[in-house]
Amino acid sequence: MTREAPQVAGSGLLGTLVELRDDTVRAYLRAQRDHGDVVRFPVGPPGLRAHLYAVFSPDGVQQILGTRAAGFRKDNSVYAEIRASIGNGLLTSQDDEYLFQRRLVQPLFTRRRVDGYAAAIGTEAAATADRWAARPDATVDVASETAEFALRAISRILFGADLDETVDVVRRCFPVLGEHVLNRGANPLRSPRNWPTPANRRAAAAQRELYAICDRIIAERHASRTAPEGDGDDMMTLLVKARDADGSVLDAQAVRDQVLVFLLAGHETTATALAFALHLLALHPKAQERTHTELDEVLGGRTPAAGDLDRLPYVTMVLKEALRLYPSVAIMGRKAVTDTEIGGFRIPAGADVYVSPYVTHRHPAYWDDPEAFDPERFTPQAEADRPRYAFFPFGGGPRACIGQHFAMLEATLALATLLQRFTLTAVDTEIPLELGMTMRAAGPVRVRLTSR
Ligand code: HEM
Repeated sequence: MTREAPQVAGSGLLGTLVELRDDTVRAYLRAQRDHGDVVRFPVGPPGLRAHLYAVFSPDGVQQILGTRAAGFRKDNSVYAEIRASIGNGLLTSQDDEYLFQRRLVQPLFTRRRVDGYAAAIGTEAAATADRWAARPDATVDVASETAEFALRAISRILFGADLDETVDVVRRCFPVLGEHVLNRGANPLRSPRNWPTPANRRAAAAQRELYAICDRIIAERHASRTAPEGDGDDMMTLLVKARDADGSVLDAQAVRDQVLVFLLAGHETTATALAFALHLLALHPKAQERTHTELDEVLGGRTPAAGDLDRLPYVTMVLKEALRLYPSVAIMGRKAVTDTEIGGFRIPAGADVYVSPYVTHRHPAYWDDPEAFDPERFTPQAEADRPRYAFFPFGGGPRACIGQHFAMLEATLALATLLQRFTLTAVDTEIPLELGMTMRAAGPVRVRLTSR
Protein backbone atom coordinates (compact mmCIF):
# COMPACT_ATOMS: atom_id res chain seq x y z
CA MET A 1 0.00 0.00 0.00
CA THR A 2 1.29 3.47 -0.87
CA ARG A 3 1.30 6.04 1.94
CA GLU A 4 2.09 9.74 2.22
CA ALA A 5 5.73 10.27 3.16
CA PRO A 6 6.21 11.63 6.70
CA GLN A 7 6.30 15.41 6.70
CA VAL A 8 9.06 17.39 8.40
CA ALA A 9 7.62 20.05 10.72
CA GLY A 10 8.20 23.67 9.72
CA SER A 11 6.80 27.10 10.49
CA GLY A 12 3.24 28.01 9.47
CA LEU A 13 4.57 30.91 7.42
CA LEU A 14 7.39 29.40 5.32
CA GLY A 15 7.35 25.70 6.11
CA THR A 16 10.94 24.36 6.21
CA LEU A 17 12.30 26.98 3.78
CA VAL A 18 14.59 28.64 6.31
CA GLU A 19 16.04 25.37 7.68
CA LEU A 20 16.72 24.09 4.16
CA ARG A 21 18.24 27.39 3.04
CA ASP A 22 20.47 27.76 6.11
CA ASP A 23 21.84 24.23 6.26
CA THR A 24 20.35 21.77 3.80
CA VAL A 25 22.42 18.73 4.73
CA ARG A 26 21.83 19.17 8.49
CA ALA A 27 18.08 19.45 7.82
CA TYR A 28 18.28 16.24 5.75
CA LEU A 29 20.30 14.42 8.41
CA ARG A 30 17.76 15.34 11.09
CA ALA A 31 14.89 14.32 8.83
CA GLN A 32 16.43 10.89 8.17
CA ARG A 33 17.04 10.34 11.89
CA ASP A 34 13.54 11.47 12.94
CA HIS A 35 11.37 10.26 10.04
CA GLY A 36 13.21 7.59 8.05
CA ASP A 37 14.26 7.07 4.46
CA VAL A 38 11.62 8.97 2.49
CA VAL A 39 10.57 12.38 3.79
CA ARG A 40 8.59 15.38 2.64
CA PHE A 41 9.59 19.01 3.28
CA PRO A 42 6.86 21.67 3.02
CA VAL A 43 8.45 24.76 1.46
CA GLY A 44 7.08 28.28 1.00
CA PRO A 45 4.09 30.26 2.27
CA PRO A 46 0.58 28.72 2.39
CA GLY A 47 -1.01 29.01 -1.02
CA LEU A 48 2.36 28.83 -2.79
CA ARG A 49 3.58 25.86 -0.80
CA ALA A 50 5.41 23.03 -2.57
CA HIS A 51 6.62 19.74 -1.17
CA LEU A 52 10.19 18.58 -1.73
CA TYR A 53 10.94 14.90 -1.28
CA ALA A 54 14.22 13.45 -0.06
CA VAL A 55 15.15 9.78 -0.33
CA PHE A 56 18.00 8.33 1.76
CA SER A 57 17.96 4.51 1.47
CA PRO A 58 20.47 2.93 -0.94
CA ASP A 59 17.57 1.09 -2.57
CA GLY A 60 15.59 4.30 -3.12
CA VAL A 61 18.66 6.06 -4.53
CA GLN A 62 19.27 3.16 -6.88
CA GLN A 63 15.75 3.49 -8.26
CA ILE A 64 15.98 7.26 -8.77
CA LEU A 65 19.45 7.39 -10.32
CA GLY A 66 19.62 3.91 -11.80
CA THR A 67 16.83 1.48 -12.49
CA ARG A 68 14.03 4.06 -12.90
CA ALA A 69 16.16 7.02 -14.05
CA ALA A 70 13.84 7.80 -17.00
CA GLY A 71 11.12 8.70 -14.49
CA PHE A 72 13.29 11.29 -12.70
CA ARG A 73 14.53 14.10 -14.92
CA LYS A 74 17.03 16.94 -14.56
CA ASP A 75 14.26 19.52 -14.86
CA ASN A 76 14.66 21.61 -11.71
CA SER A 77 15.42 25.32 -11.37
CA VAL A 78 19.14 24.85 -10.57
CA TYR A 79 19.71 22.96 -13.83
CA ALA A 80 17.74 25.66 -15.69
CA GLU A 81 20.05 28.31 -14.20
CA ILE A 82 23.18 26.33 -15.09
CA ARG A 83 21.92 26.07 -18.69
CA ALA A 84 21.36 29.83 -18.80
CA SER A 85 24.81 30.55 -17.33
CA ILE A 86 27.17 28.20 -19.12
CA GLY A 87 25.10 26.45 -21.80
CA ASN A 88 23.51 23.04 -22.09
CA GLY A 89 26.45 20.63 -21.97
CA LEU A 90 26.66 17.06 -20.74
CA LEU A 91 25.71 17.80 -17.13
CA THR A 92 22.34 19.36 -17.95
CA SER A 93 21.27 18.23 -21.43
CA GLN A 94 18.64 15.51 -21.84
CA ASP A 95 17.05 13.16 -24.39
CA ASP A 96 18.49 12.99 -27.91
CA GLU A 97 20.74 16.00 -27.43
CA TYR A 98 22.26 14.35 -24.37
CA LEU A 99 22.78 11.00 -26.11
CA PHE A 100 24.51 12.70 -29.02
CA GLN A 101 26.82 14.66 -26.69
CA ARG A 102 27.64 11.61 -24.58
CA ARG A 103 28.58 9.57 -27.68
CA LEU A 104 31.01 12.24 -28.82
CA VAL A 105 32.46 13.05 -25.42
CA GLN A 106 32.81 9.50 -24.03
CA PRO A 107 36.00 8.71 -26.02
CA LEU A 108 37.74 11.58 -24.19
CA PHE A 109 37.17 9.78 -20.90
CA THR A 110 38.22 6.22 -21.69
CA ARG A 111 40.78 4.86 -19.26
CA ARG A 112 43.51 4.98 -21.88
CA ARG A 113 42.75 8.57 -22.82
CA VAL A 114 42.48 9.74 -19.20
CA ASP A 115 45.74 8.00 -18.31
CA GLY A 116 47.24 10.16 -21.04
CA TYR A 117 46.37 13.26 -18.97
CA ALA A 118 48.62 12.05 -16.14
CA ALA A 119 51.66 14.02 -17.30
CA ALA A 120 49.73 17.31 -17.18
CA ILE A 121 48.41 16.44 -13.72
CA GLY A 122 51.92 15.46 -12.59
CA THR A 123 53.34 18.80 -13.74
CA GLU A 124 50.82 20.71 -11.64
CA ALA A 125 51.20 18.38 -8.64
CA ALA A 126 54.98 18.87 -8.67
CA ALA A 127 54.53 22.65 -8.95
CA THR A 128 52.24 22.55 -5.90
CA ALA A 129 54.79 20.56 -3.91
CA ASP A 130 57.55 23.04 -4.89
CA ARG A 131 55.35 25.95 -3.81
CA TRP A 132 54.77 24.25 -0.45
CA ALA A 133 58.48 23.61 0.04
CA ALA A 134 59.10 27.36 -0.35
CA ARG A 135 56.56 28.37 2.32
CA PRO A 136 58.44 30.31 5.00
CA ASP A 137 55.97 29.44 7.79
CA ALA A 138 55.59 25.79 6.66
CA THR A 139 51.80 26.09 6.89
CA VAL A 140 49.36 25.86 3.97
CA ASP A 141 45.62 26.14 3.53
CA VAL A 142 44.92 22.89 1.67
CA ALA A 143 41.48 24.13 0.57
CA SER A 144 42.83 27.04 -1.48
CA GLU A 145 45.96 25.12 -2.53
CA THR A 146 44.01 22.19 -3.96
CA ALA A 147 41.54 24.57 -5.65
CA GLU A 148 44.44 26.23 -7.45
CA PHE A 149 46.02 22.87 -8.30
CA ALA A 150 42.79 21.37 -9.69
CA LEU A 151 41.93 24.48 -11.71
CA ARG A 152 45.39 24.51 -13.28
CA ALA A 153 45.35 20.76 -13.93
CA ILE A 154 41.98 20.72 -15.75
CA SER A 155 42.88 23.93 -17.61
CA ARG A 156 46.22 22.47 -18.74
CA ILE A 157 44.39 19.39 -20.03
CA LEU A 158 41.62 21.40 -21.71
CA PHE A 159 43.51 24.36 -23.10
CA GLY A 160 47.13 23.20 -23.44
CA ALA A 161 49.31 26.14 -24.36
CA ASP A 162 46.56 28.67 -23.55
CA LEU A 163 46.55 27.62 -19.91
CA ASP A 164 47.65 30.75 -18.03
CA GLU A 165 45.32 33.17 -19.74
CA THR A 166 42.29 30.92 -19.27
CA VAL A 167 43.04 30.13 -15.61
CA ASP A 168 42.94 33.82 -14.84
CA VAL A 169 39.56 34.33 -16.56
CA VAL A 170 38.02 31.19 -15.02
CA ARG A 171 39.24 32.14 -11.54
CA ARG A 172 37.49 35.50 -11.78
CA CYS A 173 34.35 34.65 -13.74
CA PHE A 174 33.27 31.23 -12.47
CA PRO A 175 32.52 32.26 -8.87
CA VAL A 176 30.32 35.13 -10.13
CA LEU A 177 28.30 32.75 -12.30
CA GLY A 178 28.15 30.08 -9.59
CA GLU A 179 26.75 32.50 -7.04
CA HIS A 180 24.18 33.76 -9.55
CA VAL A 181 23.03 30.22 -10.35
CA LEU A 182 22.60 29.43 -6.66
CA ASN A 183 20.85 32.64 -5.67
CA ARG A 184 18.42 32.36 -8.55
CA GLY A 185 17.98 28.58 -8.42
CA ALA A 186 16.85 28.77 -4.78
CA ASN A 187 14.60 31.81 -5.25
CA PRO A 188 11.08 31.08 -6.54
CA LEU A 189 10.47 34.85 -6.93
CA ARG A 190 13.54 35.55 -9.14
CA SER A 191 13.31 38.37 -11.67
CA PRO A 192 13.85 37.68 -15.38
CA ARG A 193 17.51 37.32 -16.31
CA ASN A 194 17.39 40.16 -18.80
CA TRP A 195 16.37 42.77 -16.24
CA PRO A 196 19.36 45.09 -15.67
CA THR A 197 19.78 44.36 -11.94
CA PRO A 198 23.36 44.65 -10.61
CA ALA A 199 23.55 40.84 -10.12
CA ASN A 200 22.26 40.12 -13.64
CA ARG A 201 24.73 42.59 -15.14
CA ARG A 202 27.69 41.16 -13.21
CA ALA A 203 26.77 37.63 -14.31
CA ALA A 204 26.26 38.70 -17.94
CA ALA A 205 29.70 40.37 -17.98
CA ALA A 206 31.34 37.26 -16.49
CA GLN A 207 29.58 35.07 -19.05
CA ARG A 208 30.68 37.30 -21.95
CA GLU A 209 34.31 37.18 -20.84
CA LEU A 210 34.28 33.42 -20.36
CA TYR A 211 32.53 32.77 -23.67
CA ALA A 212 34.90 35.11 -25.52
CA ILE A 213 38.07 33.34 -24.43
CA CYS A 214 36.61 29.88 -25.12
CA ASP A 215 35.31 30.95 -28.53
CA ARG A 216 38.67 32.37 -29.53
CA ILE A 217 40.52 29.18 -28.62
CA ILE A 218 37.87 27.00 -30.30
CA ALA A 219 38.23 29.04 -33.50
CA GLU A 220 42.00 28.46 -33.41
CA ARG A 221 41.52 24.73 -32.90
CA HIS A 222 38.98 24.61 -35.75
CA ALA A 223 41.58 26.19 -38.01
CA SER A 224 43.90 23.24 -37.32
CA ARG A 225 41.19 20.56 -37.35
CA THR A 226 42.58 18.78 -40.37
CA ALA A 227 45.78 17.87 -38.52
CA PRO A 228 45.82 14.15 -37.60
CA GLU A 229 44.89 13.34 -34.04
CA GLY A 230 47.97 13.25 -31.86
CA ASP A 231 48.53 12.04 -28.32
CA GLY A 232 49.64 15.54 -27.37
CA ASP A 233 46.28 17.11 -28.34
CA ASP A 234 44.56 19.13 -25.63
CA MET A 235 40.96 18.22 -24.80
CA MET A 236 39.63 21.23 -26.67
CA THR A 237 41.25 19.92 -29.86
CA LEU A 238 39.83 16.45 -29.24
CA LEU A 239 36.34 17.92 -28.85
CA VAL A 240 36.68 19.90 -32.07
CA LYS A 241 37.79 16.75 -33.91
CA ALA A 242 35.18 14.41 -32.33
CA ARG A 243 32.93 12.75 -34.91
CA ASP A 244 29.76 10.65 -34.59
CA ALA A 245 29.34 7.47 -36.68
CA ASP A 246 27.37 9.46 -39.30
CA GLY A 247 30.08 12.13 -39.45
CA SER A 248 28.27 14.77 -37.35
CA VAL A 249 30.46 16.98 -35.18
CA LEU A 250 29.93 19.30 -32.20
CA ASP A 251 29.51 22.86 -33.44
CA ALA A 252 31.52 25.65 -31.82
CA GLN A 253 28.84 26.43 -29.26
CA ALA A 254 28.45 22.77 -28.30
CA VAL A 255 32.23 22.49 -27.81
CA ARG A 256 32.12 25.56 -25.55
CA ASP A 257 29.22 24.06 -23.57
CA GLN A 258 31.25 20.89 -22.88
CA VAL A 259 34.40 22.79 -21.97
CA LEU A 260 32.52 24.90 -19.45
CA VAL A 261 30.83 21.83 -17.98
CA PHE A 262 34.19 20.14 -17.49
CA LEU A 263 35.42 23.26 -15.72
CA LEU A 264 32.28 23.46 -13.59
CA ALA A 265 32.00 19.76 -12.74
CA GLY A 266 35.67 18.94 -12.76
CA HIS A 267 37.73 21.25 -10.64
CA GLU A 268 36.06 22.23 -7.37
CA THR A 269 34.79 18.68 -6.85
CA THR A 270 38.22 17.10 -7.16
CA ALA A 271 39.87 19.88 -5.17
CA THR A 272 37.51 19.35 -2.25
CA ALA A 273 38.03 15.59 -2.21
CA LEU A 274 41.78 16.08 -2.20
CA ALA A 275 41.68 18.82 0.43
CA PHE A 276 39.68 16.67 2.83
CA ALA A 277 41.86 13.62 2.20
CA LEU A 278 44.91 15.71 3.16
CA HIS A 279 43.10 17.15 6.17
CA LEU A 280 41.98 13.72 7.39
CA LEU A 281 45.48 12.28 7.03
CA ALA A 282 46.85 15.30 8.92
CA LEU A 283 44.40 14.49 11.73
CA HIS A 284 45.15 10.75 11.75
CA PRO A 285 48.88 10.05 12.03
CA LYS A 286 48.50 6.24 11.86
CA ALA A 287 46.67 6.39 8.54
CA GLN A 288 49.22 8.90 7.30
CA GLU A 289 52.08 6.61 8.31
CA ARG A 290 50.46 3.75 6.42
CA THR A 291 50.07 5.98 3.37
CA HIS A 292 53.74 6.98 3.57
CA THR A 293 54.80 3.33 3.85
CA GLU A 294 52.72 2.32 0.82
CA LEU A 295 54.10 5.20 -1.25
CA ASP A 296 57.68 4.45 -0.26
CA GLU A 297 57.34 0.73 -0.96
CA VAL A 298 55.56 1.07 -4.31
CA LEU A 299 57.22 4.17 -5.72
CA GLY A 300 60.59 4.18 -3.96
CA GLY A 301 60.82 7.95 -4.43
CA ARG A 302 60.02 8.06 -8.16
CA THR A 303 57.28 10.20 -9.72
CA PRO A 304 53.87 8.45 -9.59
CA ALA A 305 52.27 7.55 -12.94
CA ALA A 306 48.83 6.45 -14.13
CA GLY A 307 49.89 2.79 -14.01
CA ASP A 308 50.50 3.06 -10.25
CA LEU A 309 46.83 3.62 -9.41
CA ASP A 310 46.07 -0.08 -8.92
CA ARG A 311 49.26 -0.53 -6.90
CA LEU A 312 48.26 2.08 -4.31
CA PRO A 313 45.16 0.48 -2.75
CA TYR A 314 45.51 2.25 0.59
CA VAL A 315 45.65 5.68 -1.08
CA THR A 316 42.43 4.74 -2.93
CA MET A 317 40.81 3.68 0.37
CA VAL A 318 41.77 7.01 1.97
CA LEU A 319 40.31 8.97 -0.95
CA LYS A 320 37.08 6.98 -0.86
CA GLU A 321 36.74 7.54 2.89
CA ALA A 322 37.30 11.29 2.32
CA LEU A 323 34.58 11.21 -0.36
CA ARG A 324 32.28 9.33 2.02
CA LEU A 325 32.58 11.91 4.78
CA TYR A 326 32.81 14.95 2.50
CA PRO A 327 31.11 14.15 -0.80
CA SER A 328 31.67 17.26 -2.92
CA VAL A 329 28.31 16.70 -4.59
CA ALA A 330 26.32 16.49 -1.34
CA ILE A 331 22.87 16.50 -2.92
CA MET A 332 21.43 15.77 -6.37
CA GLY A 333 18.01 16.81 -7.58
CA ARG A 334 15.50 15.39 -10.03
CA LYS A 335 11.85 15.98 -10.94
CA ALA A 336 9.37 13.09 -10.87
CA VAL A 337 7.80 12.66 -14.32
CA THR A 338 4.65 10.83 -13.19
CA ASP A 339 2.87 9.92 -9.95
CA THR A 340 5.04 7.18 -8.51
CA GLU A 341 6.23 5.57 -5.29
CA ILE A 342 9.56 4.96 -3.59
CA GLY A 343 9.85 2.62 -0.60
CA GLY A 344 6.04 2.46 -0.32
CA PHE A 345 5.63 6.27 -0.20
CA ARG A 346 3.79 8.34 -2.77
CA ILE A 347 5.74 10.83 -4.90
CA PRO A 348 3.46 13.03 -7.03
CA ALA A 349 4.18 13.97 -10.66
CA GLY A 350 6.20 17.20 -10.87
CA ALA A 351 7.66 16.91 -7.35
CA ASP A 352 11.29 17.86 -6.75
CA VAL A 353 13.09 14.76 -5.43
CA TYR A 354 16.54 14.86 -3.82
CA VAL A 355 19.10 12.23 -2.91
CA SER A 356 22.07 13.01 -0.72
CA PRO A 357 25.40 11.18 -0.61
CA TYR A 358 26.17 13.19 2.54
CA VAL A 359 23.22 11.59 4.39
CA THR A 360 23.29 8.08 2.88
CA HIS A 361 27.07 7.93 3.52
CA ARG A 362 26.20 8.34 7.22
CA HIS A 363 23.18 6.04 7.26
CA PRO A 364 23.43 4.11 10.54
CA ALA A 365 22.04 0.93 8.96
CA TYR A 366 25.07 0.68 6.63
CA TRP A 367 27.90 2.46 8.43
CA ASP A 368 29.13 1.76 11.98
CA ASP A 369 30.16 4.88 13.88
CA PRO A 370 29.53 6.92 10.70
CA GLU A 371 31.36 10.10 11.72
CA ALA A 372 34.65 8.24 12.38
CA PHE A 373 37.42 8.30 9.73
CA ASP A 374 38.26 4.70 8.84
CA PRO A 375 39.68 3.81 5.40
CA GLU A 376 39.21 0.09 6.24
CA ARG A 377 35.57 0.56 5.27
CA PHE A 378 36.81 0.32 1.70
CA THR A 379 38.61 -3.01 1.63
CA PRO A 380 37.23 -5.03 -1.32
CA GLN A 381 35.42 -7.35 1.12
CA ALA A 382 33.79 -4.51 3.07
CA GLU A 383 32.69 -2.87 -0.20
CA ALA A 384 31.20 -6.13 -1.48
CA ASP A 385 29.18 -6.50 1.73
CA ARG A 386 27.35 -3.16 1.28
CA PRO A 387 24.52 -2.29 -1.10
CA ARG A 388 25.83 -0.58 -4.26
CA TYR A 389 24.20 2.77 -3.44
CA ALA A 390 25.32 3.04 0.19
CA PHE A 391 28.28 4.96 -1.32
CA PHE A 392 27.67 7.05 -4.43
CA PRO A 393 29.92 10.15 -4.52
CA PHE A 394 29.91 9.99 -8.33
CA GLY A 395 26.16 9.45 -8.68
CA GLY A 396 25.09 6.37 -10.62
CA GLY A 397 22.99 4.97 -13.43
CA PRO A 398 22.94 6.53 -16.90
CA ARG A 399 23.93 9.99 -15.63
CA ALA A 400 26.85 8.85 -13.47
CA CYS A 401 29.94 11.06 -13.45
CA ILE A 402 31.90 10.73 -16.67
CA GLY A 403 34.98 12.09 -14.88
CA GLN A 404 35.17 9.46 -12.13
CA HIS A 405 38.42 7.83 -13.28
CA PHE A 406 39.83 11.25 -14.16
CA ALA A 407 39.09 12.53 -10.64
CA MET A 408 40.51 9.45 -8.89
CA LEU A 409 43.66 9.57 -11.04
CA GLU A 410 44.12 13.26 -10.39
CA ALA A 411 43.55 12.98 -6.64
CA THR A 412 45.81 9.90 -6.34
CA LEU A 413 48.70 11.46 -8.26
CA ALA A 414 48.45 14.68 -6.26
CA LEU A 415 48.14 12.94 -2.91
CA ALA A 416 51.09 10.68 -3.73
CA THR A 417 53.28 13.57 -4.91
CA LEU A 418 52.54 15.69 -1.84
CA LEU A 419 52.83 12.89 0.72
CA GLN A 420 56.09 11.68 -0.79
CA ARG A 421 57.57 15.01 0.19
CA PHE A 422 55.77 16.06 3.37
CA THR A 423 54.41 14.92 6.70
CA LEU A 424 51.23 16.80 7.60
CA THR A 425 49.92 17.95 10.97
CA ALA A 426 46.46 19.46 11.31
CA VAL A 427 46.20 23.09 12.44
CA ASP A 428 42.43 23.46 11.97
CA THR A 429 40.58 20.50 13.45
CA GLU A 430 36.88 21.43 13.11
CA ILE A 431 36.03 22.43 9.53
CA PRO A 432 32.70 24.21 9.00
CA LEU A 433 31.14 23.32 5.64
CA GLU A 434 29.21 25.36 3.11
CA LEU A 435 26.97 24.15 0.33
CA GLY A 436 27.53 26.16 -2.84
CA MET A 437 27.47 24.55 -6.27
CA THR A 438 29.46 21.88 -4.43
CA MET A 439 29.97 21.22 -0.74
CA ARG A 440 33.28 22.54 0.51
CA ALA A 441 35.08 23.97 3.52
CA ALA A 442 33.66 27.34 4.52
CA GLY A 443 37.08 28.67 5.53
CA PRO A 444 40.74 27.68 5.55
CA VAL A 445 41.85 24.10 6.19
CA ARG A 446 45.34 24.70 7.50
CA VAL A 447 47.99 22.04 7.70
CA ARG A 448 51.57 22.26 9.01
CA LEU A 449 54.27 20.73 6.82
CA THR A 450 57.43 18.88 7.73
CA SER A 451 59.72 17.86 4.87
CA ARG A 452 60.41 14.14 4.71
C1 HEM B 1 35.87 14.04 -6.88
C2 HEM B 1 35.48 14.60 -8.01
C3 HEM B 1 34.12 14.49 -8.61
C4 HEM B 1 32.92 14.21 -8.01
C5 HEM B 1 32.65 13.93 -6.53
C6 HEM B 1 31.91 14.22 -9.06
C7 HEM B 1 30.57 13.93 -8.85
C8 HEM B 1 29.63 13.88 -9.85
C9 HEM B 1 28.26 13.48 -9.65
C10 HEM B 1 27.65 13.09 -8.32
C11 HEM B 1 27.64 13.51 -10.86
C12 HEM B 1 26.20 13.13 -11.14
C13 HEM B 1 25.28 14.31 -10.94
C14 HEM B 1 23.81 13.93 -11.02
O1 HEM B 1 23.48 12.78 -11.27
O2 HEM B 1 22.99 14.82 -10.78
C15 HEM B 1 28.61 13.96 -11.83
C16 HEM B 1 28.35 14.14 -13.16
C17 HEM B 1 29.28 14.65 -14.06
N1 HEM B 1 30.60 14.91 -13.81
FE1 HEM B 1 31.59 14.60 -12.08
N2 HEM B 1 32.50 14.52 -10.25
C18 HEM B 1 33.85 14.69 -10.03
C19 HEM B 1 34.81 14.98 -10.98
C20 HEM B 1 34.55 15.24 -12.31
C21 HEM B 1 35.55 15.56 -13.30
C22 HEM B 1 37.05 15.63 -13.04
C23 HEM B 1 34.89 15.80 -14.47
C24 HEM B 1 35.41 16.18 -15.83
C25 HEM B 1 36.60 16.51 -16.12
C26 HEM B 1 33.48 15.61 -14.22
C27 HEM B 1 32.47 15.76 -15.14
C28 HEM B 1 31.17 15.40 -14.95
C29 HEM B 1 30.16 15.45 -16.02
C30 HEM B 1 30.36 15.93 -17.44
C31 HEM B 1 28.96 14.97 -15.45
C32 HEM B 1 27.64 14.76 -16.16
C33 HEM B 1 27.65 13.37 -16.75
C34 HEM B 1 26.36 12.98 -17.46
O3 HEM B 1 25.28 13.41 -17.06
O4 HEM B 1 26.49 12.22 -18.43
N3 HEM B 1 33.31 15.27 -12.89
N4 HEM B 1 29.83 14.16 -11.20
